[in-house]
Amino acid sequence: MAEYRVVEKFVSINGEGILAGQLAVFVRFQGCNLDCSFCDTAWANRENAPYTLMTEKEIYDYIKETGVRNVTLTGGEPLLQKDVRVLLELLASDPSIRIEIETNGSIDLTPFKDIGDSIAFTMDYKLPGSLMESRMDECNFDRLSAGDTVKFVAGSQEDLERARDIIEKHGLSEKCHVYISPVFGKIELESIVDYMKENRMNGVNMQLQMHKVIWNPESRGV
Ligand SMILES: C[S@@+](CC[C@H](N)C(=O)[O-])C[C@H]1O[C@@H](n2cnc3c(N)ncnc32)[C@H](O)[C@@H]1O
Ligand SMILES: Nc1nc2[nH]cc(C(=O)O)c2c(=O)[nH]1
Ligand code: SF4
Ligand SMILES: [Mg+2]
Repeated sequence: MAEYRVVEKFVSINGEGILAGQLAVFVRFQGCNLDCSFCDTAWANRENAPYTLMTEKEIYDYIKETGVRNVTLTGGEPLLQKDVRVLLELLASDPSIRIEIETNGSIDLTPFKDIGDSIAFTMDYKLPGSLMESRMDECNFDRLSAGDTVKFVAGSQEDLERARDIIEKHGLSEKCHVYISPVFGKIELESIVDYMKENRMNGVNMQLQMHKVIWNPESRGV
C-alpha cells in the first residue's frame, strides 16, 4: 500500500472542462513544483498544509461511497504524489468511474498514458503571466490523445497571443479539446471573445470557472 497526501476531498459540480456542470468527486493533493502568479490553491501547495495520509484503497473507497462516477484528481500537482501510478491503476481498474487529472504541464505524461482509457488529462499550458512558462514540457503535446484537454489560463492580451501561437504550432484543436479560461477577475471576459473572433479560433472553447460564480470564489470544498 502506498500513501497519498490529501488536503481536501468533496463532491461538487465540475466547474471546468469537458465535464463542466456534471457531478464530480474531487480529491486534492498537497504540494506543487510550480508557483503560478495566479494560483487559487496556493494554500494546498505549502509544505505545512494540513493533509490526511490516505492509501489508494481508502481513496477508492471514499470515491465509491459518494456514488459519483466522475473523479477529478487535482492539487497542488497530483502527478507529483509518490507512487501515484499505483493509485491510478486501482482507479482505472473500475470501469464504472471516469478519471480526470488536472496537471500543470511540467510533468512528463509518458509514464501515465498507458494505464487506461478511463483516465483523461487536462493539461495546463502556463502562459507568460503565470511566470512559469519556462517550466513547460512541450513534448507533452505529443503525448495527449483525443479525449484529453489542453487548458490555457489567460490574464492578458499577451497571454492570449501566446495561447494562439501554441495552439497553431502544435495543431492542438485537431488533436484534443482546447480551452481558454480567464485568470479569475484579471481580464475583461469580452476581450477573450473578441480575440477569438478576430483570430477565428475555431475549435477552441472559452470557459468560466462555474464554481467561482456559484459560490464565493475564495471558498474551499466546492
Ligand atoms: C489549482 S490547479 C491544480 C492542478 C495543476 N497544478 C494545474 O495547474 O493544472 C487547477 C486548475 O486551476 C487553474 N487555476 C488556478 N488558479 C486560477 C485562477 N486564479 N483563475 C483561473 N484558473 C486558475 C489552474 O490553471 C489549473 O488549470
Ligand atoms: N467545482 C470545482 N470544479 C473544479 N474543476 C477543477 C477544479 C480544480 O481545482 O482543479 C475544480 C474545483 O476546485 N472545483
Ligand atoms: S501548477 Fe497548479 S497548483 Fe501549482 S501553482 Fe500553478 S496553478 Fe497552482
Ligand atoms: Mg480550482
